[in-house]
Amino acid sequence: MEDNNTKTAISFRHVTKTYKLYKDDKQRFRAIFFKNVKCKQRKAINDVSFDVMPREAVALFGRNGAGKSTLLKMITQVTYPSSGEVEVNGRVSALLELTAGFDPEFTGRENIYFRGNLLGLKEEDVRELEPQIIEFAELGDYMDQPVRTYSSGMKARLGFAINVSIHPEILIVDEALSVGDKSFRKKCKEKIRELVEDENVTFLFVTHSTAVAEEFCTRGLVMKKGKLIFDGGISEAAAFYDEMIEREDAEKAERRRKKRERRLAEKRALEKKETL
Ligand SMILES: Nc1ncnc2c1ncn2[C@@H]1O[C@H](COP(=O)(O)OP(=O)(O)OP(=O)(O)O)[C@@H](O)[C@H]1O
Repeated sequence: MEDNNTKTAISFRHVTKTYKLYKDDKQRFRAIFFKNVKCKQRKAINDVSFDVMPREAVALFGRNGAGKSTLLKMITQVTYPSSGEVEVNGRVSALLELTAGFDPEFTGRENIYFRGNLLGLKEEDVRELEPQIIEFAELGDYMDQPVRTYSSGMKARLGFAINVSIHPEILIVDEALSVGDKSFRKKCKEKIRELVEDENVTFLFVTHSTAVAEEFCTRGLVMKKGKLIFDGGISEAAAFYDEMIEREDAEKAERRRKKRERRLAEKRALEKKETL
């Protein structure tokens, strides 16, 4: 039998995820019935392997489109690899799409039970957690109103309160997510810190801010165009990512400058030709 101390929380083995890009909806529809419909392929994740051990706090860096969300979606089993293996051991709580998965006709309180059930908790466990979820969400009388009457910020608060209160074993947070107003965001940050520091939580944090990642994490992964290009200590990963962004931005600015110069030279040449 496998020793629990050496069992990984998350393990990716040569994982590739390929998306098919069809020319239009017609082609996409045809592909349901016919195998040989032509399409382009995009590797959102390209042969990625890594292990995260229980209680590790890992930051995931990468520019837009690098493959971070696709990687997280495979951990939460929203999507599956085209090849390779993903193994996840433990109850996952993902602070990603907080407003999804509520029944709009149920009240906030009823939705606590609804989501608790979806997350595999027993009714008595949810009953025990209910007061702290209600206290955290700060929804007042709205807790007994149907969720369809909530603003999106209120739904996100309820989602956050439920997901951090269920004693997750693997906590996944996308920093891009901003919940509620400034003071509520501060409270969320403190709650995440409390979970990461005091409980037996494995933490995976997606962020563009290396400074925030260094506050919470001990290890960093850097993704680029679907590939894992760096895996190491958080300070090294943060420095690697910041340098990469700086270099790429400088290269982009240089390309833009050259293009502008070329256009200007062409314009001048044309003007000169016209005056001759
Ligand atoms: N359902 C899909 N169909 C086709 N292509 C997709 C799909 N989902 C993602 N992609 C493509 O896969 C690549 C990786 O996308 P992904 O959303 O994982 O990136 P990301 O790192 O999370 O970006 P961001 O920081 O912008 O959220 C992108 O090129 C994206 O266009």
